[in-house]
Amino acid sequence: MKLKQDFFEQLTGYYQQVMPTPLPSPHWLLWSDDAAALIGESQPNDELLQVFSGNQRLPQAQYYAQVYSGHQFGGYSPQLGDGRSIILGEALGPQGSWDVALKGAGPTPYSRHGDGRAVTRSAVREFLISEALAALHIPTTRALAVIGSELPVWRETLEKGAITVRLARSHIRFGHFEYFYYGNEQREEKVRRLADFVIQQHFPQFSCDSAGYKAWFTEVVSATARMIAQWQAYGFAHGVMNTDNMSILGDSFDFGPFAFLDTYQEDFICNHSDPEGRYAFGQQPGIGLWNLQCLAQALTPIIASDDLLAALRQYQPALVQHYLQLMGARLGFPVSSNQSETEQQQDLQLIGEFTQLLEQQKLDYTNTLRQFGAITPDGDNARLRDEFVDTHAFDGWWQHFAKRVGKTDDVAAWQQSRRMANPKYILRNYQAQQATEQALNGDLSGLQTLHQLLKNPFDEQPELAHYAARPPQWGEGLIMSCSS
Ligand SMILES: Nc1ncnc2c1ncn2[C@@H]1O[C@H](COP(=O)(O)OP(=O)(O)OP(=O)(O)O)[C@@H](O)[C@H]1O
Ligand SMILES: [Mg+2]
Repeated sequence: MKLKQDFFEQLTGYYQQVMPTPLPSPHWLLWSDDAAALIGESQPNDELLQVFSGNQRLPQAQYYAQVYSGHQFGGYSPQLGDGRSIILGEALGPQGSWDVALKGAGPTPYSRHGDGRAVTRSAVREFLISEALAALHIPTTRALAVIGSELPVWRETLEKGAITVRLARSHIRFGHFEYFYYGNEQREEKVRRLADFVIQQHFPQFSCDSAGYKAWFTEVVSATARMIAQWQAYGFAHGVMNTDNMSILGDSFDFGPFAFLDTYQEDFICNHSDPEGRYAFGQQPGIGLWNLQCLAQALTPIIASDDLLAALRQYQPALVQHYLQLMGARLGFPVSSNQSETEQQQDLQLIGEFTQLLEQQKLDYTNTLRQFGAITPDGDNARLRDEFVDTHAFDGWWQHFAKRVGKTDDVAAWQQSRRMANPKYILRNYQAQQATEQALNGDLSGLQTLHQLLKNPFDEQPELAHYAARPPQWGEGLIMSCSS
């Protein structure tokens, strides 16, 4: 693994050096060939196991934990930082570099009262969802591997410690900017240095001056809008959209109590610690904007307020346009990028009526949409219609839908496009839970199958079809606590 250390070398004062606390008796639980290829690695080997479990130091690498703060559940937390994630540097891959971080590698100067560890259950979930989102083409950090151990870690019960090896194009969060903005000391210079670093590393098309800063922030707004449009289109609830979990590049980041919707439900809450539903599924678009407003505030030392506001105003149109394109692809009608506002409203209504039907009739979001690959838009719709209990309501919607799609000349191609846009498989919480329990009892086959399944979510994989079934009652809408 070839590393560079740009963050470490250029941003002294934005991190503290720290070494991992070795994980005893480490072993591989999961490994991603696809993620490995991103940094020019191929196979897991013993040397990497020793390095990633903190038992051996990577020569010439300076290890560090970054400092940041953030708004958590609406309130400002002035001092956060990597409390359980240690970064080794930026690994050079064939198409760019990736931060390599060990999540769960022991205490750091930012651990506060935490133990710096992650439990197997949560490390595995982070791995699987990273692979699943990537396969759905949703921008995300990646997971290279999960390393298991016998280390006892106390949460609500006694669990076993593990490390997720995370690859991120950047670990810089909205909260990094907030930390230096609210920190008062040399506020402008500190925020500017960080912005310059982000621009030079990730947005080389922009200059480090006021025009460049404005263009850069506008791009952060649209990248965030696009990411959230993807979450909404695929039914992904993140669960902890604090500003310290928002990546400056618009990659999905920090996977705790997340869940994909089983039954379609706007007010679905996946986080046990969020009884009021601040981060409920249907709130995500609004929270994305709220978080960008926090970031904008932190950028006031270097970007004029009018420019920040102008960029923020692009959030909603960008999100709506991207959402419509994704949903158009899922349902089967083309959405051009220069639709009039009326056309957009009509499409939003058509989609909204459909999701409302799903919600009223308690239908599985993923499975119902998958049926679009088996119907004829101007003919036989039985496979889809049969999912609905109130077929009368469905028939009313279908008329509008069929009109919107119009005549389809090549039905087979239309169906194939639907199957490429509507996954058969998503990560269902109860399946991750079952496979993890099995792995903790020494049998990794369940995890490996789930991994295989999620890497190819659009393929039929008939031998694994039972994974696409609606969850059993105990597993429906299973929600997680924050203790990870
Ligand atoms: N077990 C722990 N020990 C020490 N610090 C922790 C622990 N769990 C969470 N934290 C810290 O609490 C804050 C909020 O945690 P959060 O769950 O958002 O992040 P995380 O999952 O630990 O990490 P990341 O955001 O890097 O994916 C962060 O500063 C995080 O480092
Ligand atoms: Mg976090």
